[in-house]
Amino acid sequence: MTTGLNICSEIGELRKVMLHRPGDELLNLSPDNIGRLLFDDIPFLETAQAEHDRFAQMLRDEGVEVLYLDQLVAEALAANPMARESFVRDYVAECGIDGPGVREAVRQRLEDIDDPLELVEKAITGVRADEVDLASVKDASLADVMEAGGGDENPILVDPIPNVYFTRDTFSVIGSGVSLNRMRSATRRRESLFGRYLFTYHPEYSHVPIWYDPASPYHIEGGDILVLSASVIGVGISERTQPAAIDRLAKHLLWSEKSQVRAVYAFSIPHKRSFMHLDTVFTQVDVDTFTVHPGILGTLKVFSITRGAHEGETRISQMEGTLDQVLASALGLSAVRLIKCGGDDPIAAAREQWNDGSNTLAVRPGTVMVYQRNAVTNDILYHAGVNLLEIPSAELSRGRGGPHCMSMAFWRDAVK
Ligand SMILES: NC(=[NH2+])NCCC[C@H](N)C(=O)O
Repeated sequence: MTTGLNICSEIGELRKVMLHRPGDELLNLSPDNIGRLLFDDIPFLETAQAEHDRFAQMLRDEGVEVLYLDQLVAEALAANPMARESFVRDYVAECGIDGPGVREAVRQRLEDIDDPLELVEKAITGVRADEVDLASVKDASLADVMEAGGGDENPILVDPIPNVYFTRDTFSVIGSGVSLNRMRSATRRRESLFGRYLFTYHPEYSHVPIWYDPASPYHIEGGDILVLSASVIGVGISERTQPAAIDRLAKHLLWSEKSQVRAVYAFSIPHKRSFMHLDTVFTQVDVDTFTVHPGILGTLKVFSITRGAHEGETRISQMEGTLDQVLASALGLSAVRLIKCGGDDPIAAAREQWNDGSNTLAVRPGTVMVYQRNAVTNDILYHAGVNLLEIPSAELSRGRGGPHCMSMAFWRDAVK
C-alpha cells in the first residue's frame, strides 16, 4: 500500500513520484524575463512536453505511479469549499502587482475560472494584459497605469512560474513528512503556494508531519536535501540554502516523535550556479555508488548535526575525511564508489555538469534515469554496471535541472 508519504532513501524501489508536465508557462518566457525567472534559454514547448511525456512513460513502464502536481493541487482545492477562494487571494497577494485596480482585475479573472485544474494551470501560466478587463479599472493609481503598460508594450501582468517542472525544490518528502521549503528567489517563492495548499487540503496528504515552515525567514531548497537513509539526511549549505534554515530543519527532524532521522549532514558547497544544489553536485545511483561533480572533490566541508544533551538541543561537529569517506560513514558502509561526471576529461566534465550529468533519479538500486545527452558520463556509468534509462533532453535541460530535479519521490520501498 502506498498511501501518504514514505521516503527513507534515494534509491529504494520507487513506487510513487510527483512530476509537472511543462505547459503554457513556457510560452510566457521571453528574453526580457528569462534571467529573472532562472532560465538560460527559452525551451521549445512542444518538444519539452514530448520529452517529459517520455520521462513519465518510462517511469510507468518501471511500475511507478506518476502523480502530477497541478492535479493534486486541483484535488486539494476541490476538497474544501474555502480553499479555492483563499488560493486566489494568496496568489494575487504574491503575484507582484502593486496597483490595486489591476490586482482586482486579475483576481476577477481567476475567480471566473470554475474548474480547479484550469485555475491551477492559469496560476502557473501567468496572466497577460489582454486577458483581463483593464477597462474596468476605475480611479487608476500610478501603479495601475504603469503595470497596465503605461503606454508601452508590456503584455505580461503576472509572471509565469516556469520552474514548476522542477518538482524537487519547493517541498521535500523526508520519511513520512514534508519540509515546506522557503525558496531563495522571488519567482520560486510564489511556487510554494502549491505545496502549502496540497499539504493543507488534499485528503490523502493533509495530515502528514511538516518539518519546515515556509514562513521562516531562512531559505532552503529541495535540491539541497538528500535522504541518505531512514536515519541520515544530507543537506547542502549552498547558494540556495542557509545554515540557519538547516538548524531549524534539523531540530525538528531530530526531536520529532514522528521522525526517524538521527543525523543531518550539512555539506558546504560553492555558492555558484554550476553547483546550484547538492543534487547537482552528487546523487546516489546504487547502494554504494554516487555520481559526482568532479569540482567538488577535495574542497568539501561537512558538519554533522545530532541531538544535543537536552530536548530540542542539537550538537554540531565537523566531520573528518573525503567525500567518499563521509558518505560511507553516513550509510554505515566501509566504502563507497564515486563516479565523476565527464570522467577525467575536463571539457566533457564542464559540459555535462552544465546539463546535469550528475543529477540522476534512481528507480531502484543500480537503475537510474539520466539525460541522454550526457554521453561521456553515461558511458562511464554503463561500464560501471549501472542500468541506465536515458531520457531525451534537448529542451528540458534548458531549465538547468535533470531527472532528480524534475521529480519529487513520494514513496519508496525499503532498500533490501
Ligand atoms: N534540484 C535542482 N537542482 N533544481 C534545479 C532548478 C533549476 C531552476 N531553473 C532554478 O534555478 O531554480
